[in-house]
Amino acid sequence: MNLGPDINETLARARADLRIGVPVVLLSADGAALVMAAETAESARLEAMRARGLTPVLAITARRAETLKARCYDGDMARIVLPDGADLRWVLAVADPKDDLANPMKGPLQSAREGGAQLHRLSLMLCKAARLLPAALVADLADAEAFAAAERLTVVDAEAAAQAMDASAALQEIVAARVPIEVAENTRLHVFRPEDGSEEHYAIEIGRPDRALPVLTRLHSACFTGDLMGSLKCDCGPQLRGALAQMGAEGAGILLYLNQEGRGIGLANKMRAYSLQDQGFDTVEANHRLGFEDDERDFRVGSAILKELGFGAIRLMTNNPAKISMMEKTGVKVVERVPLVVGENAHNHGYLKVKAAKSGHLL
Ligand SMILES: Nc1nc2c(ncn2[C@@H]2O[C@H](COP(=O)(O)OP(=O)(O)OP(=O)(O)O)[C@@H](O)[C@H]2O)c(=O)[nH]1
Ligand SMILES: [Zn+2]
Repeated sequence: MNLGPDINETLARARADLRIGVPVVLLSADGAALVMAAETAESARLEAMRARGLTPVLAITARRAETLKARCYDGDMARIVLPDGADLRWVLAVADPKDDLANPMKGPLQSAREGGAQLHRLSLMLCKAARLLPAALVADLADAEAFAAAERLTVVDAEAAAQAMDASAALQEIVAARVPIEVAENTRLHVFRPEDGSEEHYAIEIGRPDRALPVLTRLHSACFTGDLMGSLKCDCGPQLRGALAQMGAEGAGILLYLNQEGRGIGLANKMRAYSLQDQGFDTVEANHRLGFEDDERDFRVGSAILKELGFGAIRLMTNNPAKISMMEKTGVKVVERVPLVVGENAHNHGYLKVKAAKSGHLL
């Protein structure tokens, strides 16, 4: 076996590099690119790119381009040409919607149309996977391998990366131990670790559910604000506690605590979305203005954990039909939907209404 990293390990390095502002090199059969996440880029590095004769464009998603009224020649994304002398402030104003209303961009923005966008698209996927704003400075690179070696940069094989990111990462149970909780003394916490170096997920097993029967299940996505702070902006805290209480009362259940904060965009981006909601946008519009889809979660991880624990059929506590179809698609039978309508208040009333109207939630 090689001692060096495989593609999943290389991707984990690339995500870490982008998060700390270090560029990475993407290498494909058709060419190569140097990539820096807009959010963490430093002025000195942008200058260093230019000093090496590189001309970056700013890759953004079609969602962000729509808000900026920039043309999309690449389908789900656009490559924005940097005007002469554009500095990092310009880059951030395109990438981050926080000042859109106060300082509307002086446009029009120019989008590139020549050449391919494969590496730009992969750059955006990497930014999302790193839980950063989906915007990247991307420059064509000649002699990429020599360049990367000289600058000590991580090199990612683009074709292998696209395949690996599309697949669902295998995960392993690392440990399980008894944790008596208020609703059920006979409770165990299982920790699952994906092999691609992404965040761990947890399974709270209440009682000792029979693996041969459908188990009462909740797929709960992490919500720091709702679960821990008792935020009134959403219904996550009451749903978490309500699900555990029902499992305790029935004597058996599985609550998966999936680390997909903010519907998969991460806590920093969720707070950016909250700040846009303070400016009057709803939960879906805020995601779009940031450049994200309504929901960036991957529920395949949920069915992988259930199967690993030995469950093939569930009674799913949810109001979200997408969760049911994702379970069915990935081989976990949903024999019953158990509604979980709790925690409505004056602050989250609008949020819940938008989820019903735009995301098909059943209330
Ligand atoms: N991006 C974004 N995420 C949010 C917002 N409010 C809550 N969330 C996140 O939304 C997710 C809610 O997860 P769930 O309760 O599991 O899912 P759901 O899709 O509402 O479906 P249910 O099973 O019916 O509750 C959590 O990850 C929260 O952090 C918001 O305004 N913007
Ligand atoms: Zn929440």
